[in-house]
Amino acid sequence: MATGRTHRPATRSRGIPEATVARLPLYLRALTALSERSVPTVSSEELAAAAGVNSAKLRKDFSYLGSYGTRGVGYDVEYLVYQISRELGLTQDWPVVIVGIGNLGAALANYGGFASRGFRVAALIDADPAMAGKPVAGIAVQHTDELEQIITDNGVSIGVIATPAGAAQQVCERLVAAGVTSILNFAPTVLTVPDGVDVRKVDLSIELQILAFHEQRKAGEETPESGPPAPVARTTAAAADRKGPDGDVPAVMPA
Ligand SMILES: NC(=O)c1ccc[n+]([C@@H]2O[C@H](COP(=O)([O-])OP(=O)(O)OC[C@H]3O[C@@H](n4cnc5c(N)ncnc54)[C@H](O)[C@@H]3O)[C@@H](O)[C@H]2O)c1
Repeated sequence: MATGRTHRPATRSRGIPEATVARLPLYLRALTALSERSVPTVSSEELAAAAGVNSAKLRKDFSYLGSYGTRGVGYDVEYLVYQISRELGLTQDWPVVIVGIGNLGAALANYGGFASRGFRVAALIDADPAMAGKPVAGIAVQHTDELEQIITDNGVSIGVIATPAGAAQQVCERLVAAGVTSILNFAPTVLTVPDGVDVRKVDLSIELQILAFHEQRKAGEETPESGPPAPVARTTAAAADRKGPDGDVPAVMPA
C-alpha cells in the first residue's frame, strides 16, 4: 500500500513533465475564454498573461505538445484547445460520483463547471438513509449500500470524497475496490491508496493559512518598528505566490 500520495514520476511516460500537466488546465481556461470571443490566434505573451504563467515557460510547455505556433501570427486558438483537451483526456466523457452530500457535496453537485468540462456527475451517494431519494442538483441521492453497483453500472473511474474526515478512508477503500482509480479528496485527512490510484487533495483552509502567512509578512514590512523587513520573503516565496499558477502552491495539490 502506498501512503496517501500520487505515485507519479516527475516526468510522465509520454514525456510531459507533471509541472506542465498542472499548467495545461490554466492554458485551457484562458484559451476557452478566447475561443468564446471568437479570437482566432493568440501570441505566447498574451496567452501567458491570461493564464498567469511566464511566457518562456508557456513556450516550453507547448513544445511538449508539439505545438510551436507561427512566428508573427501566434498560436491557433481552436487547435490548441483541441490539443490540450486531448492531452488532458477531456475529449471523452468522465462520469464521476460524489460521496457525502452535505454542505460541500451538494455545492459541488450544483457546480455547473464540471459538466461543461466533460465531467458528468453520474451519482450522488450518502450514508444517511434520510437522504436517499432526495433530489440534489436534479439527481436523486443514493445510499452507500449501492456504491459498488453504481460504480460498476456507470463505469466510474473518478470519485469525489466530501464526507467527514473519519469516514473518508473507508469510503476511499470501497471506491477503489469497486474500480475507481482517481480520487479528489476534500476531507481533511491523508488517504492511503494502492499503487496506481491517484489522489488529489483540496484544502481551502491550507490556502488561507498560506495567505495568512503572507499577510503577516506584509504587516511586518509596513511597520519598521516591528523589526527589519524580510527581503528574502518579498522576492521569493511571497512573489512566487502572488504570481499564482507559476508559484509552487496550487489550490489543488497532490494528496
Ligand atoms: N477541502 C476543503 O476546502 C473543504 C471545505 C469545506 C469542507 N471540507 C470538508 O468536506 C467534508 C464535508 O463537509 P460538509 O460541510 O459538507 O459536512 P456535512 O456534515 O454537511 O456533510 C457530510 C455528509 O457526509 C455524509 N457521510 C458521513 N459518513 C459517510 C459515509 N461513510 N459515506 C457516505 N457519506 C457519508 C453525511 O451523511 C453528510 O451528508 C468535511 O470533511 C469537511 O471538513 C473541506
